[in-house]
Amino acid sequence: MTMGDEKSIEVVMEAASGPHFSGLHIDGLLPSPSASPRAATAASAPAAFSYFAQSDSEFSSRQPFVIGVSGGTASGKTTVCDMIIQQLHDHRVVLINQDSFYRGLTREESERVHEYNFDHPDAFDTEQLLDCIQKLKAGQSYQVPIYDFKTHSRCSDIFRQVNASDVIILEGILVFHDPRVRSLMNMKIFVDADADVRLARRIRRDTVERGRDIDSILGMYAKFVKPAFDDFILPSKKYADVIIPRGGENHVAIDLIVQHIQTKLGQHNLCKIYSNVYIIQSTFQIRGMHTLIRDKDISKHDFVFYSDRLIRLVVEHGLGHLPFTEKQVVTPTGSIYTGVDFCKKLCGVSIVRSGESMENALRACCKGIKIGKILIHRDGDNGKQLIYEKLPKDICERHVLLLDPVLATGNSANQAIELLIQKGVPESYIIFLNLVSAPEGIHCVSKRFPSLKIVTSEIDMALNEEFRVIPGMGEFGDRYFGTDD
Ligand SMILES: Nc1ncnc2c1ncn2[C@@H]1O[C@H](COP(=O)(O)OP(=O)(O)O)[C@@H](O)[C@H]1O
Ligand SMILES: Nc1ccn([C@@H]2O[C@H](COP(=O)(O)O)[C@@H](O)[C@H]2O)c(=O)n1
Ligand SMILES: [Mg+2]
Repeated sequence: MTMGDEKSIEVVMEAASGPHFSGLHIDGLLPSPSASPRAATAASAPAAFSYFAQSDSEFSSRQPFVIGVSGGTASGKTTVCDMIIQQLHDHRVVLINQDSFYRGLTREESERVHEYNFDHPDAFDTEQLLDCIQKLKAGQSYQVPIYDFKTHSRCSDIFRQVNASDVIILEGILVFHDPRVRSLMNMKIFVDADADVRLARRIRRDTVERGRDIDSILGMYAKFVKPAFDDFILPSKKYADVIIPRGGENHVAIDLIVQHIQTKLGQHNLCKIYSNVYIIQSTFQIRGMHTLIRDKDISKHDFVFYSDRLIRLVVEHGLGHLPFTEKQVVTPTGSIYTGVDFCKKLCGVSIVRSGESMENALRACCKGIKIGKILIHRDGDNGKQLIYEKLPKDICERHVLLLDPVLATGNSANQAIELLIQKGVPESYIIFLNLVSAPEGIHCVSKRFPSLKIVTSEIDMALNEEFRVIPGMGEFGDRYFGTDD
């Protein structure tokens, strides 16, 4: 078979696989038969925008973000990883290939290499792979072995020095097989391609890059590669959070993944600097709602609807930072359930006017909560500010949820916080809730009030020369209350 023939076969196969898949698996309209419910499907109707289940609920913003990329041989794992890394060009990202951890062969194994199963989990030194990822996660560098597919051996004296990074991508056919390796991952991606497409690609790649002939490739494929795919790789697909059909061709999926990682990285640095800044866990669901409310052409009704949904999430997250006491109750089965009791001494304070958009969500979560108001008004051009306030008399005894959907420069937030502290509220009793925060605002508030907590749903890029948040979402209060016409 000539290269030209292979290409035409491959093109036909790729084309044939097209209609069966329609992009990143997201919304369950086209469920993948072999995927678990966790790995949902992004079909062509983005209006039904539900999201893939996250595996990074345990993700701490202070640790590297670890992404596992698995899939059958020649599915496009390496290609997808290269594209992700290219698009993340200004971030610290490292790629670790499971291939680097292939065990070296003994003399006997080398002599009978055609009988050796490179697709079985035992072919890898998984202990060493674990050690590598654990060290990188702990911020240490690692000497990764270099594997030569032509000689089936590790280079004995050369290593690849990999330094600690913000994102670690671990790629390989069996990276989802061992639960210990899986547990180190914050996100798992499965690259999907039809078996015949993969075989065609493998023939081409292994003849060109790995020094093989077609007979040996086909023999190895039938004896080891295909059975191992069925026994080990396909069953591990259920652990994936995201399934990418068509691999590197699937630009939509790769863009979404890159955006997701960028969000994580943005959060990462500020959370490293200020331990009291909390960003609610980013999911494609949350990004989808942000995409809607940031769109200048969204209808007012939709803007309010999706803002309310996001606000509710921020409020719930903020409430999770309140102190609690242990409480036991008797259940209808007569058993004791040991739980917690909510903090009762609470108060909401909205920074007028846009903060008032967050009051309903707070009332919905905390029955009968008192809500005070602070208005900060610029008095002419001389930099003076007038502050009006209406706060409960006993505010000094309450934990305060300070409400403002957008944190820009942090100047008015600081004035409001200063006022609360003057009224006797301890700084550590204040939780400041935002939908969108600018890094400048976070620096300004967190530096001055290090014990106060900030809970936000996204941190944006920066402020522009007019001190507006970029990309931002415009005048939130005007858009929410319909006074932007
Ligand atoms: N979407 C694609 N279309 C055509 N060829 C591809 C595509 N993705 C990958 N390839 C080629 O197929 C071969 C296998 O891809 P690779 O990314 O190395 O797969 P894996 O790492 O999963 O084994 C490579 O030669 C690559 O250039
Ligand atoms: N000496 C070796 C070691 C492994 N293989 C094959 O590589 C495949 C995994 O790499 P991918 O990039 O294709 O994921 C695996 O299927 C092994 O059969 C090899 O050919 N020689
Ligand atoms: Mg590869």
